[in-house]
Amino acid sequence: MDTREVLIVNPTHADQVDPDYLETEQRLNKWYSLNPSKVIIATGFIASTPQNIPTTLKRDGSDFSAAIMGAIFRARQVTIWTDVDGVYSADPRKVSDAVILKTLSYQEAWEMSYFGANVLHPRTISPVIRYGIPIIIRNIFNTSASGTKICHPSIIENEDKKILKDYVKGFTTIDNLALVNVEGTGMAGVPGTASTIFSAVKEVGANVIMISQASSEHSVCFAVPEKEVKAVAEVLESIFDSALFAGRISQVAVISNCSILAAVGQKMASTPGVSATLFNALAQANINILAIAQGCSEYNVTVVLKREDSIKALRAVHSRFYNSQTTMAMGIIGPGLIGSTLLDQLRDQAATLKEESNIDLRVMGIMGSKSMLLDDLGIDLVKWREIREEKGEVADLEKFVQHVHGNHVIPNTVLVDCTADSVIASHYDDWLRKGIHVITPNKKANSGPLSEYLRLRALQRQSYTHYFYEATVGAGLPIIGTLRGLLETGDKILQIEGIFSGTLSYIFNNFKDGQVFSEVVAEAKEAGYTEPDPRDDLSGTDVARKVIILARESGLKLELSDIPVENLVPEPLRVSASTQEFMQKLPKFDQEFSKKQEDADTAGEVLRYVGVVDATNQKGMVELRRYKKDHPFAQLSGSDNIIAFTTRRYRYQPLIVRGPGAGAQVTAGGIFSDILRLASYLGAPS
Ligand SMILES: NC(=O)C1=CN([C@@H]2O[C@H](COP(=O)(O)OP(=O)(O)OC[C@H]3O[C@@H](n4cnc5c(N)ncnc54)[C@H](OP(=O)(O)O)[C@@H]3O)[C@@H](O)[C@H]2O)C=CC1
Ligand SMILES: N[C@@H](CC=O)C(=O)O
Ligand code: NA
Repeated sequence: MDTREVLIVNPTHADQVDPDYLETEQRLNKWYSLNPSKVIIATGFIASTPQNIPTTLKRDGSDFSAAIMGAIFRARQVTIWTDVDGVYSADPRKVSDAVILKTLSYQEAWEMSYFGANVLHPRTISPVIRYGIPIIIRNIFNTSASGTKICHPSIIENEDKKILKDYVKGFTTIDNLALVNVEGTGMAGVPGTASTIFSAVKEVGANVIMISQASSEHSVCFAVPEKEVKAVAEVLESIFDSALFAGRISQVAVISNCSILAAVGQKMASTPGVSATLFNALAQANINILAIAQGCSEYNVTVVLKREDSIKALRAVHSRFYNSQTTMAMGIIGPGLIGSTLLDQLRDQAATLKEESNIDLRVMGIMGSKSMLLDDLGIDLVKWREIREEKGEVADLEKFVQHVHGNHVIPNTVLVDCTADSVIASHYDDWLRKGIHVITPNKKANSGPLSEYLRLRALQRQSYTHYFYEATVGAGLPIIGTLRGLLETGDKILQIEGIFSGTLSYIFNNFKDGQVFSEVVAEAKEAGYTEPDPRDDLSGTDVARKVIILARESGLKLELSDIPVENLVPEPLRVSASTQEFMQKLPKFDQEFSKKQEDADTAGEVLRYVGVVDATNQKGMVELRRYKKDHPFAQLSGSDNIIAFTTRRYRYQPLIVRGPGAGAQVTAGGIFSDILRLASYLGAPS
């Protein structure tokens, strides 16, 4: 069939024509009576005007021809053979796990194509809609792919009830836009302001992509292509010249470098919770929304964001709706005793977490003080030690953070600081600002200068970025969590008293019956209870840091220097000597320690190194005390910590948490459980 003989169209616009269905159907009947046949091959793209002048169907005209033919023949189905497997849930070049959509309603297809998805032009769909004819998009190069069926929602419902429950079908973005905001008190209740604005925009030939006006009527904002914004701003400034001068309009502001993200789905806007999930996914990826539009059509929710957030936002929302998996890009800093134990625990638990909890943890980088290992997909945790030996590069914190966070495929990043380094801790602020979650057993940040601690906590409270540090006190024991629970439910802390050092607990639990002090210290170090430098434990500094952390958590404004500390490190060994030298020289002081221990024993007492937060008097202290042998603090063994919370509710019998408070496995376990808490905040099932 030469469609010029049959298909009649009226030009309506420079690049648009309208089919004249009545005339076309009459001509088709005539053509068919002359050419009865079972298979008709018709020319695409071309048609005639009512005056029989050959013309084209303009852009996407071949698809349009097919749809018109389908409509006039009342076809059972129209198939468009193209070079893609179908319509994707998001641009597969930007979202690697985008899926082919089995079905789309006509309206969903419209919305997707408007917002830049490679779907049919909306015009193509209109001829088949009136007869409810489905259009299928298939790949001529891959006939095994079943393609995407675009049809009436009732067909989708009949074929697959579940699909209709997929409230959000796809996500698309349009880049290179600018937002224009016209704002002023003189706009409210003045009819015609919006009309003036958009008439002016039309005058300069700009295309308005979305509009949003709050019901207070004090501002109207809209998005236009970046290349058109200069003209738009100029015309608005000129039209509102006197209103601007009089102050009725306060500004015509332009926000450049924006993108639009649209979520499309037949029922999304009318289904409770769908928009909330969308906004939540954006918030958790630390993406700021500049403007929102949701039509009453219920098919689409549109948000305007900064251009640089566009891909990250697309991936964040897509993974929330499609993967239902919480994926986190992780960077582990400090693969020492605790860090490497954590990596082993992650390795052993990864499959179970994926299968049972839909949590996918990917370690994208491991960094020590000298070398680091980076990987784009996730480091093999079975062989990371060997790979680091082989492929490790020189440690560079900036590059490390950029690698782990810059990996845009995964919307959530967490850095786990397993060092004891205050320089690393000084970066938390910057990381949290960038939207990177921070988890650490390192006490340096929270026990450093008060102002910095307060800034970190404030930063965390204002954002959706999380900072967890349960392992800084009592290792894996739930100390911070217990304290938070008491405070948040309105209890009042009176005192927190306890044995906070696994090392000192171990030492004084075992320093008896003729044991030698320096040997017990060496055992504690060997068991992995001590700080990298055991003098941090023996000096009481480690305990003082924990006291400060709990004091600040309870609202006390104390500095580390406010805590009087009884230092157990012999005076001559306090400065300069290396850890090794310290351990070698410690035996010289064994006698001194034995004397203290024997004196206590003779009095029926034991030595215990305790820390106290005295909330009533707003102070803290750390000292070596003697307790009767029947006191609960005398009953400990191994590296046990015991922490007693005396509060308004627990005034007569304190709430007590007790158990091993140091060691690689329990500490790494505490960090791991913070990681899983983060995953659950980010949407993993709890
Ligand atoms: N041991 C325990 O029971 C508990 C420990 N903690 C805390 O856990 C943390 C780790 O302790 P632990 O594993 O015993 O210490 P380790 O000394 O075994 O490990 C420290 C790690 O940090 C790395 N490191 C140091 N400085 C830097 C830096 N600037 N950049 C990158 N990496 C660095 C070291 O790298 P390299 O190997 O290259 O030198 C090493 O891998 C400490 O903050 C400690 O207070 C908390 C609760 C309990
Ligand atoms: N060195 C610390 C480890 C835990 O914070 C201790 O001994 O308690
Ligand atoms: Na803890």
